Amino acid sequence: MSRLIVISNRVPTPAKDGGAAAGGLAVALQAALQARGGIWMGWSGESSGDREPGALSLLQKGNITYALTDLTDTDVEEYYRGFANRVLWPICHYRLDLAEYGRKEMAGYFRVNRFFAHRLAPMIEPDDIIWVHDYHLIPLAAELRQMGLKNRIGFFLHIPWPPADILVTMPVHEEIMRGLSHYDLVGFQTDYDLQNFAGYLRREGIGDDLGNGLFDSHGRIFKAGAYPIGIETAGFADFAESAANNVMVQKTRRSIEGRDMIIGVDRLDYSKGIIQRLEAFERFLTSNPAYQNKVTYLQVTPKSRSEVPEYEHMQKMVAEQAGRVNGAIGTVDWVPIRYVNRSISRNVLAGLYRLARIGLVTPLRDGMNLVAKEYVAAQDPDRPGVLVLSRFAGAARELKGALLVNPYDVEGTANALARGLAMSLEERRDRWSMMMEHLLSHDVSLWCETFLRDLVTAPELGRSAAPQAAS
Ligand SMILES: O=P(O)(O)OC[C@H]1O[C@H](O[C@H]2O[C@H](CO)[C@@H](O)[C@H](O)[C@H]2O)[C@H](O)[C@@H](O)[C@@H]1O
Ligand SMILES: O=c1ccn([C@@H]2O[C@H](COP(=O)(O)OP(=O)(O)O)[C@@H](O)[C@H]2O)c(=O)[nH]1
Repeated sequence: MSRLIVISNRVPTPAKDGGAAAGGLAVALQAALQARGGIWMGWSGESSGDREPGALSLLQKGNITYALTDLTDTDVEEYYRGFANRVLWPICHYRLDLAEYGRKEMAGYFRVNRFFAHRLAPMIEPDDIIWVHDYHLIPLAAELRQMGLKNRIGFFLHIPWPPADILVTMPVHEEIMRGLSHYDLVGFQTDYDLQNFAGYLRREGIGDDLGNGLFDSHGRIFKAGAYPIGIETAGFADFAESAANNVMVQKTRRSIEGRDMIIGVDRLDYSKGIIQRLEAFERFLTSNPAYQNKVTYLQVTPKSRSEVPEYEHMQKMVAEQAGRVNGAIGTVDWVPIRYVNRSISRNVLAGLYRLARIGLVTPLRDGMNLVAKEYVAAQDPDRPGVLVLSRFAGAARELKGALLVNPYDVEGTANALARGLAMSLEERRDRWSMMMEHLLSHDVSLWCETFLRDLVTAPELGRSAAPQAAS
């Protein structure tokens, strides 16, 4: 079997994120790497200041070599904070208003991708299978091809892909699309993302849809498809069952004093719709006063990308909003919103999901949203809670048993909360069983195997007969 080479911006090394703390994606990719042997390469998360980064730091664990590189301050600023998180992230989340275009950042993004390619290429053997992850690294395959690599290279995008009208507002949209055509397989989270991708090729007249997922663009034939990422469903369900006995979870249970708990868990990110969600919760309480002092809403929100101005701003807005609602509606013996602005271990999180009567997941736009899937997997089959889910999360394409909401419609979300809390046990069980069955049969291992199978067995890919587009 060929070796597998995984490249992603962040690398969950066993030293940092091992054991129970590791998320499903890390576990699945580590299992795939372990089975084939291989390398997981990416950024160390560290800066080398203004000096060129030293040699790759290598860590061997069983069959897997973790290869990490530092980046210079300028690289981190331009590639990660600048282009990846202030251009691609907002554009892919339909936020034209937040995109900040700067030539320096765009150049930095392509430069760091070239740098990654130069560090990776010497480690690659001719029959290695290469799997690149996420928006930070779109141009990587083009750089590797430039260096003569002919390996199968796949790309999976964890975030949404926007419609052509949005994408073309990005000055380097053509370069980005050309970058994608250098892969052999391009994977998206949902069929909608795939449609947007195909729509752009059609609209801009730079590619042909050959059918069966094959596309001919920029002189290359490649495959594109929807590969919705899953979680480790069975493992997470077991984990949640035992986590119910965790001391922190028990303490939380006692502290809510028999009230129903609603839970929201999101990185502090404008795409997650936290402000609108807090408004919806407030509207729910004011429209349904009988629920006042009867529910507690726990919002767990670890800080994220704090050096990016839009995120720093969010931090202030969410804290103010939670404080305002608590001040307006809370009483001396009841705080409606518990706002935790730091990360919680997966162990405690699993128990809290199980404790919560409602999982409130209302991003304005999200690639998948694993929290939605984890909430479902964590439920007690006898007394499952209700998932209230944004129709704009990738997970909404699969979790048909959820109460789907439009997060921009504050009143609609408030009504869904009321409906969820009043829902009969029978309906809760029916909805939950439908979702759990799906999650069990579409877990992260299947996602990983399916993507790799398609990457390895895709029909004749590579250079097409069509003339090469000018670059
Ligand atoms: O690395 P950071 O800048 O600190 O950000 C954390 C991760 O955020 C994004 O997650 C996405 O991937 C999830 C798994 O497929 C998906 O469920 C979610 O909807 C996405 O937002 C980002 O894609 C990762 O690269 C970041 O590491
Ligand atoms: O305090 C926290 C908050 C979140 N998570 C995990 O972070 C992931 C978030 O993934 P999701 O797809 O929902 O959103 P992303 O942050 O990747 O955009 C999930 O696995 C959560 O269990 C965690 O371990 N601790």
